[in-house]
Amino acid sequence: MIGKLNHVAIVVPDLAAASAIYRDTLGGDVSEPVNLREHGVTTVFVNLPNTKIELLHPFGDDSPIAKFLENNPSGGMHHVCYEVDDILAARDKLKADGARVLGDGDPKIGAHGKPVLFLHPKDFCGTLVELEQV
Ligand SMILES: CC[C@H](C(=O)O)C(=O)SCCNC(=O)CCNC(=O)[C@H](O)C(C)(C)COP(=O)(O)OP(=O)(O)OC[C@H]1O[C@@H](n2cnc3c(N)ncnc32)[C@H](O)[C@@H]1OP(=O)(O)O
Ligand SMILES: [Co+2]
Repeated sequence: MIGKLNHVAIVVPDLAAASAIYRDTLGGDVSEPVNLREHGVTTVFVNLPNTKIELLHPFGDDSPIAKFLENNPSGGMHHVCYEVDDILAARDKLKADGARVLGDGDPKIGAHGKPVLFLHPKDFCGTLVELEQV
């Protein structure tokens, strides 16, 4: 089911400062910030040869990552995103296996314009998992 690692997401308290670290200190290829209102986040992507780093900051009043940032004021690793060929088939299998699919269970369009779903961290070794259909 899961394929390539699409990205590793890090929640940061200051997106501009984190972008400068990845661009100037680490020499990374860093995108401009994009506000994703429907997801309650602002994203910056660091494009690596084999995957991406997604830098995240809360956007709007009801961000799903606000509590995470409160609990981790310096920031921290938030989720991993795996690629799947068929996100509905993946969802149905995971639900049949008893895994919790977050939200209403229907894929939403993510930062790359592709359908994504999130799986509860308590079902996946304490790690929030995102699936992206590519
Ligand atoms: C889609 C656009 C973009 C993209 O890549 O395309 C993105 O990735 S946007 C990313 C932001 N969106 C989401 O994260 C959506 C899914 N997330 C959620 O629904 C919530 O964040 C949730 C349910 C994972 C956590 O909710 P909340 O922060 O309110 O905390 P809870 O008290 O409900 O947490 C329950 C339990 O889980 C632990 N927890 C919370 N967040 C994480 C995490 N990132 N990794 C691991 N564990 C996490 C939390 O500590 C609680 O554990 P407990 O032992 O009960 O204290
Ligand atoms: Co993500």
